[in-house]
Amino acid sequence: MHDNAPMDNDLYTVAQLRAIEQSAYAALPPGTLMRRAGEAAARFALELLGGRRDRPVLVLAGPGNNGGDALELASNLADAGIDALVLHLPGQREASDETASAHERARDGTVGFIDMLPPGGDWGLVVDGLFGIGLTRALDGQYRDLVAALDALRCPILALDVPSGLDADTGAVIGPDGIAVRATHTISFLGNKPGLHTADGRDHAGQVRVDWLGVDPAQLPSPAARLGSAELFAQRLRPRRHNTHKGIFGDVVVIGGAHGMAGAPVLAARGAMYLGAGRTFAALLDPGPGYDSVQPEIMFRPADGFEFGKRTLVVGPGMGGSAAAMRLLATALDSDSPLLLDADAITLVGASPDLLSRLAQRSAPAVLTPHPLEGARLLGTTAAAVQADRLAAAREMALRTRATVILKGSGSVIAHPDGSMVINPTGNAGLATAGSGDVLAGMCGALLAQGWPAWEAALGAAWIHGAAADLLVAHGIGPIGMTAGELPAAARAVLNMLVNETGV
Ligand SMILES: NC(=O)C1=CN([C@@H]2O[C@H](COP(=O)(O)OP(=O)(O)OC[C@H]3O[C@@H](n4cnc5c(N)ncnc54)[C@H](OP(=O)(O)O)[C@@H]3O)[C@@H](O)[C@H]2O)[C@@H](O)CC1
Ligand SMILES: Nc1ncnc2c1ncn2[C@@H]1O[C@H](COP(=O)(O)OP(=O)(O)O)[C@@H](O)[C@H]1O
Ligand SMILES: [K+]
Repeated sequence: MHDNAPMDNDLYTVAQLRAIEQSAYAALPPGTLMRRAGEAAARFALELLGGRRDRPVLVLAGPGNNGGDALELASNLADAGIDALVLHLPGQREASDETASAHERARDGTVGFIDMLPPGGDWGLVVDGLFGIGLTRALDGQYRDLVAALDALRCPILALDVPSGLDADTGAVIGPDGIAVRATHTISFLGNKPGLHTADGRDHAGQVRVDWLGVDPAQLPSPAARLGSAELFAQRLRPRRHNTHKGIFGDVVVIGGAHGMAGAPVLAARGAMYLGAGRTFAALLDPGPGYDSVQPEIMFRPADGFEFGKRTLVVGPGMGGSAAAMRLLATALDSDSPLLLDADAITLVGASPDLLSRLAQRSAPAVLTPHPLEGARLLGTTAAAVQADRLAAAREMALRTRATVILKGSGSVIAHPDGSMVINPTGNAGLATAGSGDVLAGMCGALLAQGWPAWEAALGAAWIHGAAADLLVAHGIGPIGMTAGELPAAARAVLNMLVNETGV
């Protein structure tokens, strides 16, 4: 059993990792780091092999030091009695001294070398040591063919440091039409990396383990981002006292529901109720349902003329872009209420410098929950550009709006206007269904209404929303066919579990 150390949640950019590597390298005898990488990776490989040690292990070794790690691992596996077969693809450049020594060690030992991927190989494990953080361009030629061939295999694939072809900073597959290894497991050296946890990262990295190769934690820089965890908002998880009443837990008003879109505010309102808001209103722009027969506790009102007071406002679900929507949004922005902007409200802010400056000048808490296209509208760019570097995009949105931003999608990025960033690790593709974002907006609204600061409300809502989806999957409800309406009750279960386990 491998326990995650807290510092495993710290995420470093490639530039930072290079600096960590250099100072560790200078302080140690030559080859030490690569040897340690090869040992740690071999230990992990043996764990993954479990009882299948009689099957051969295929080790792919590339031209750089990532290939050196792979060669070290192969020697270690061979020493442990495993049939380790290396497919080595050296480049034009001369290998580093460490990689050359690793090659020599493998050649001198009982490691087998092969020239091509044998068809129909029955591997116990495949190890990807083609490229690590030194990859600078899209995989092509023999590398691309090899990575494409791996997709047909049905055995575990262990990536060394980073799945080859994946950008360790952004989680994007490198190159237009690029290709990257789809590993089941990744062992990340000298620290964890943002790209393993967002965009394409989760699909390509699989389960991530961090090995620090014995570096001194005191020498580490402050991380560029962190991986989310319940500890980051544990302080707000308070058991409820007996002597309370609904007025203490805040009111949430969901403002949205243009003609034909009443479902979105209803889902948001349910999300708010199930995360503990004292009272929940759906303030609809156009005439809609008088009540929700599933959740009759939600109070429906016409948005026009509704007194928002200091209630927490969740603006945007199904709101449309009408003049009335803009008016309501402007009123909400100018209020002292805690505010969550979602969907059409974000699009409207993106289209209006006036609304953007009203948002940036607020002093009450504000959270934005854009999906990549809404985020692109806010930044005046394309969804593809946002997805190409989700951390940079989220940081820029938070800077421009002076609000906390949750850039949604696989590995949601939560950005604070002060530059802090967290990647949310929970959730699954079951959430890729209409309305799940509305539920998230309502959930975050409920936490704001209960007095959580914007940053913790965003961290908590994203984490609980994803954990709710994970809980549903654990019970066979999805990922295929999961519906947004199933999330609120699961989120409630997660929140109560957290309060019981970690609440102070
Ligand atoms: N140094 C240390 O102490 C430690 C390092 N460690 C390990 O080293 C890894 C980083 O090693 P690295 O810097 O050698 O880079 P790596 O990822 O192996 O690839 C670079 C090579 O690929 C080539 N190349 C690039 N793109 C290409 C493409 N598309 N198609 C083809 N070729 C391409 C590029 O050559 P180029 O053609 O660009 O001149 C170069 O030859 C790191 O991830 C970790 O695993 C650990 O052992 C800890 C200690
Ligand atoms: N593949 C995925 N993995 C994890 N979370 C996802 C995935 N796809 C979507 N989500 C989450 O589901 C929600 C979808 O929100 P959004 O795109 O606004 O949908 P909608 O507008 O239909 O409600 C977000 O919280 C997002 O982070
Ligand atoms: K690799």
